[in-house]
Amino acid sequence: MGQVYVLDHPLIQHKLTFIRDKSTGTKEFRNLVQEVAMLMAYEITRDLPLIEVQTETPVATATTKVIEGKTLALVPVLRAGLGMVDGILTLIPNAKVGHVGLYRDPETLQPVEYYCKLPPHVEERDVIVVDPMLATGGSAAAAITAVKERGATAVKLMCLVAAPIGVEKVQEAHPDVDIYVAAVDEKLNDHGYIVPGLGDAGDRLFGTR
Ligand SMILES: O=P(O)(O)OC[C@H]1O[C@H](OP(=O)(O)OP(=O)(O)O)[C@H](O)[C@@H]1O
Ligand SMILES: O=c1cc[nH]c(=O)[nH]1
Ligand SMILES: [Mg+2]
Repeated sequence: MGQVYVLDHPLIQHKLTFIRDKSTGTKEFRNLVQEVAMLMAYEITRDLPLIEVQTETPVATATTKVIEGKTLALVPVLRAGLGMVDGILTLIPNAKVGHVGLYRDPETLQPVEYYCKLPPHVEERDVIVVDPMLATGGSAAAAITAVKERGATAVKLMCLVAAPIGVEKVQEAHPDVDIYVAAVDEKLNDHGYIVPGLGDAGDRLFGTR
């Protein structure tokens, strides 16, 4: 069973408060989502394997460490996942970026896939699927299925806010995938929105409705 990690660093929790606040406007919302994504990426990449290399400093030869070979692939779920990409790339500028396009049908709440483009050799990469919201879990589960169908074997899921039912859905569908979130909220409402949540992440990021 995949683990669920709630990233409770004070900076993440502090910024999440202002992301949730309905009076936060588009520009500030965008900035905060990118900042939290960067902080979450810092936590998530804690276990990246290191190898030793020899480095010539101005003074001597030092045995130092660099991240081992494999590069990361970030896979934002369109649209809202795009709001987290630049923040993560601030820390990991060499990561490749794939895209999975999904929207949740407002009536059935079922995910509808409309796009998928991944970097080459996805089977050799650590893949991080990113989406601010894990509500019913249908979109995240479908996005993970999409990357696995194209060869990915090492997948993590990173979301800002999750509902318990969404966490369960992903754990059932993809028991090999660890889930990283800033908060697990109480429940979903009748329209499938996370309560208390932060509203519609895509609409708040892009100023649509
Ligand atoms: O867990 P689920 O119940 O599937 O819901 C979560 C999905 O809903 C939102 O996307 P949305 O469908 O609003 O598309 P958008 O990003 O284009 O706004 C969100 O960004 C997730 O992808
Ligand atoms: O609360 C929710 C649920 C799904 N999608 C969102 O953007 N917000
Ligand atoms: Mg949306």
